[in-house]
Amino acid sequence: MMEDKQMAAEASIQYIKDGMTVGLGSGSTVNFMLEKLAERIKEGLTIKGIPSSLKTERFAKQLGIPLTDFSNTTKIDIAIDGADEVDPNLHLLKGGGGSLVREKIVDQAADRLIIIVDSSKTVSKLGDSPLPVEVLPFGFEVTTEQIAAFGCTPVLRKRDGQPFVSDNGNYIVDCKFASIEDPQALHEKLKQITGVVETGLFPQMAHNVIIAREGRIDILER
Ligand SMILES: O=C[C@H](O)[C@H](O)[C@H](O)COP(=O)(O)O
Repeated sequence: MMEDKQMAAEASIQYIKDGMTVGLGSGSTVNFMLEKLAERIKEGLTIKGIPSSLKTERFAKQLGIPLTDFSNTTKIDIAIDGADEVDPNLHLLKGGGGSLVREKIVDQAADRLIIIVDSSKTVSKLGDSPLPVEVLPFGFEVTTEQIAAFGCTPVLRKRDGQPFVSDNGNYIVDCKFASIEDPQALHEKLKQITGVVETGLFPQMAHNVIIAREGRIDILER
């Protein structure tokens, strides 16, 4: 629900303080956060953002949000990002927009990760949606077979009939598992495949999840 996404996004702004380096996630919920952040910056808030995708970088620049990158600092005070699924343990499934690798680098570099979602993203167990896995284009056919051997149906993501290419020049394979019992264990298994760059499983990373449900905010804490 669009209003709920916006509400969760705006509730995250209170965590951003003067002088912070802020990891900027990706997706439609994060875009609402960027719009609010730009307003605060016009009112005098001083921050620098590190974007987690080319799309976010473009939108942040358009909004006049000052940006920096890892060549200037490797310390991020807070990252604010969206998610496709959140379970009760605050494990996340991400990558619906194909930005999972850069998101994970930015989110892991942050002292605190805040996730913003509407209630449609909450699940009792991850895996309702296919798990996005970024793979090297070279030998993706082999990599996909190796992923399938872990018990899923992998589908190469396409756009306009061609393989979808991530910001890093890689492909995304969307992997439907019957259910994901142990996100950390599955992530570790998939990472052992040479052609796998990264998975969309973000276990034990979020410090807070802000959930908006029909105009009400819940904040989960790890
Ligand atoms: O790759 C995309 C990201 O993981 C997004 O954060 C996720 O897909 C959520 O996007 P949205 O806020 O548009 O639902």
